[in-house]
Amino acid sequence: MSQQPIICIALDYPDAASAWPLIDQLEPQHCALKVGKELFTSAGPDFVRELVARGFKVFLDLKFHDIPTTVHNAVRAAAELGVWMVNVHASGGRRMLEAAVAAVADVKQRPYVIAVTVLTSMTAEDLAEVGITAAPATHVLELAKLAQTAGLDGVVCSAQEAAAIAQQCGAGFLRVTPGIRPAGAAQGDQRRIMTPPEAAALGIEVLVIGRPITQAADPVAALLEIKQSLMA
Ligand SMILES: O=C(O)c1cc(=O)[nH]c(=O)n1[C@@H]1O[C@H](COP(=O)(O)O)[C@@H](O)[C@H]1O
Repeated sequence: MSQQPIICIALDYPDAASAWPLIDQLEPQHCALKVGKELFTSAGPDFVRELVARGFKVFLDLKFHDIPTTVHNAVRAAAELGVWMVNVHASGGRRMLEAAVAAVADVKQRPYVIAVTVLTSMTAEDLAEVGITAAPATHVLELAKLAQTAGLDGVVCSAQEAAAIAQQCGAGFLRVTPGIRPAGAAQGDQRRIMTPPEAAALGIEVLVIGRPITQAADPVAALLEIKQSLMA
């Protein structure tokens, strides 16, 4: 991974037709693309294959969370699309995580398999309501440790936990951080957020950014402005 973080644009569009106008203006060397539940459900695997064929690094964000066998087979199907990265929920537990890793062991182009820790939309109060009384940062570290010892390549976390994860898990364990908001951008449903320059200063490997780019009047200009802010 490079010094500058990879910007991964979250293509949270309702369908392929809505996503292509932006994709057609992007170059694979400038950003990665994330296909999540909404777009995958409407556009399907052929859309993902097309992005891969065009040379884009594709993060297939379907956040699998199920029994180990089901997750194993789903991760395998994702890997066969040629994607760069897939994710599962760390809270699915060790056996599920190990099954996810085993699924890509003999795949020709092995994708990174990463685990979602605590969603960036969640606060301490949200966690308490689902029975987790630890602070988000503490729980993120517990789940990162579980993911690392189960053999995963990294975690999805908020940038606020990135430094502690590097300290605990060491260099080489990927930190993929959504909840990135340029100064002044609408927070929306995100709660644990950070600006792009602050996140880059922490050496985070991948910044996932959706609405601040996709809902801008000029998405490409918004992407360039964010990239520019990382150079300063
Ligand atoms: O796994 C993810 O990508 C993810 C994990 C998480 O904790 N928080 C989170 O926001 N995401 C995804 O990252 C993207 C963030 O988009 P914006 O909030 O529009 O920048 C969305 O597509 C989310 O589904």
